[in-house]
Amino acid sequence: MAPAFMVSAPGKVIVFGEHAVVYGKPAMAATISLRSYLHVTTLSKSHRTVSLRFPDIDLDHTWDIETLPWDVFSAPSKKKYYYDRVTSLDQELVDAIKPHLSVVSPNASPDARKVHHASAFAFLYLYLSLGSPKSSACIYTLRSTLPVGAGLGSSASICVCLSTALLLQIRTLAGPHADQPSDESEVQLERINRWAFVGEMCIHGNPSGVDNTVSAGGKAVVYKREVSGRPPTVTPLRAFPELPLLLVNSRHPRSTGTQVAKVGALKEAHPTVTNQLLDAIHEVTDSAYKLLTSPDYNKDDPASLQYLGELIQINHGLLTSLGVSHPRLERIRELVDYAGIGWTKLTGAGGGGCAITILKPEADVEKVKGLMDQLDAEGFERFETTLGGDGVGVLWPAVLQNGTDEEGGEEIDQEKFLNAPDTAAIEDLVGVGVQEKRDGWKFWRPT
Ligand SMILES: Nc1ncnc2c1ncn2[C@@H]1O[C@H](COP(=O)(O)OP(=O)(O)O)[C@@H](O)[C@H]1O
Ligand SMILES: C[C@@](O)(CCOP(=O)(O)O)CC(=O)O
Repeated sequence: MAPAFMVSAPGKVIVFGEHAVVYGKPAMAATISLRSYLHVTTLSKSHRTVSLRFPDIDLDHTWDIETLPWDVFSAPSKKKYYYDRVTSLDQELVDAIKPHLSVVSPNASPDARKVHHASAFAFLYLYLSLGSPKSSACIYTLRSTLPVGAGLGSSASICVCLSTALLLQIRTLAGPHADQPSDESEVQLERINRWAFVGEMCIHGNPSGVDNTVSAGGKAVVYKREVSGRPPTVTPLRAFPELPLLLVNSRHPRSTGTQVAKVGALKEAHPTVTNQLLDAIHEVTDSAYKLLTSPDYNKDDPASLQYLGELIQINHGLLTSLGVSHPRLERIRELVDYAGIGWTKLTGAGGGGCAITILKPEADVEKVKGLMDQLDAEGFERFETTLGGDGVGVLWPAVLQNGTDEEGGEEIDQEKFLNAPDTAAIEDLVGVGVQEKRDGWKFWRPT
C-alpha cells in the first residue's frame, strides 16, 4: 500500500500590468507563499471508495469507485492519456459526471453547493481521466492558507495539487529530486500544468491559464493575451527574486467584470489619454521584465529593489488614473507611504480586493509593527508572505522533521492535518518554506 503523501501549490498575485493585459499588453504574475496543501491517504484493499475532505468549504463526500462512469471516460473515442493536452471539456464526459455531482451536499445552501460542485467537478473530471476502476481507495484531504475567491488563485492552486497527486499515483511523474535535470523538470511541470488547466476549466469555464502556470512552475510568469480567442502566451520568468511581501485585503468586495467595463468606458470617452495610460503600464511591465532578465541583475542590490519598488508605485498611480482604485485601497497605500517602509500597488481588478507592498529590507522594525497594528485596527486583513517562491511541491511520504522527538520524523496523518486549528497551525505542521531547514518537501526547479 502506498504511503500517505502530500502535495502543495501556491497562490499568485499580479505584480504588473493588470487591465493593460485586457488590451493585449503583457502582464506579470508571481507566486505568493500562501498555499494549498493536499494530503492523500491510500486505504487498504478491502475499501472501494474515494473521498474528498475539503473542510475550508465544508465539503465532505464519498463515492463508490465502481459506480463512477469509467466506461464513458475509457471509450476509445474519449480516452485521454496523462501526456495529452486537453483544451476543452468534453460535453459527454461532463454529462456523465453530472449525476455524481448531484449527490454532493444536497442539503447545503445554493451558494455553498455551487462552490462544492465546482471543486468536486474538477476532482472527478481529473480522477476519471487519469485513474481507472482499479484505482486504490483513497481519501483526499485539502486545506489552504489562501482565502477562497479573493483573486489570489485559490482554484488554480487546488487544481495543481489534484493534478500532481493523481499523476503521482499513476506513476507518470519523475521526481521531484534535487539533482533532476532542468529539461526533465520542465516536462513534469508541463504535464501537471496541462491537467491543472483542465481542473480550472471545470471551475471557471474559460480560464486564461495564467494562474495554474505560475502555481505549478513557481517564481513568476509574463503573459500576453492573443487576438481571436487564442489562449494567452505564458512565459516563465525564472529569475524572479524571492521578496518579502505584505499582502493586504481591503475586505471590500469587487467584481472583475465591473472594473474591466469601467476601463472600457473610460477608453471610449477619452481614447487618447486612456491609451497612453495603458501604454505607460506596458512600459512599466517591460521595464520590470528588462531588469529581471538582465545579465547584471542582482537581487541583493538595494538599487535593483528600489527600481522595482518604484515601478510598483508608478503602476499603482496609473491604475488609479484608470479609475480602478478604491478609498480602502488608497488608505492602505497611504498608511504604508506614511510609514515609509515600502512600495504599494493594488493587485488584480481593483475597486476593492487586495493591495501588495514590497517591504524595504532596511525598514525600521518599530515602524513595521506600528503599520501592522494600524492595519489591524482599521479592519484590514493582512498576510505577511513571500513573492516569487517555489511552485508545486511534494512530500513523499508524509513525514516531516518538525522538531518533535518522534524517531524518523513526524508522520502527518490526515486526522492530524485536519485537526490543525487554523492556518498558522497548518503552516507549523506542514508549511512549505516555514522552517528553513525543514527536510522533506521537494520541488521541480527548472533553471
Ligand atoms: N480551500 C479550498 N478548498 C476547496 N475548494 C477550493 C478551495 N479554494 C478554492 N476552491 C475552489 O475554487 C473556487 C474559487 O475560485 P475563484 O472564485 O476563481 O477564486 P480564486 O480567485 O481564489 O481562484 C471555489 O469555488 C472552490 O470551488
Ligand atoms: C483586470 C484583469 O487584468 C485582472 C483581473 O484579476 P483578478 O480577477 O482580480 O484576479 C482582468 C483580466 O486580465 O482578465
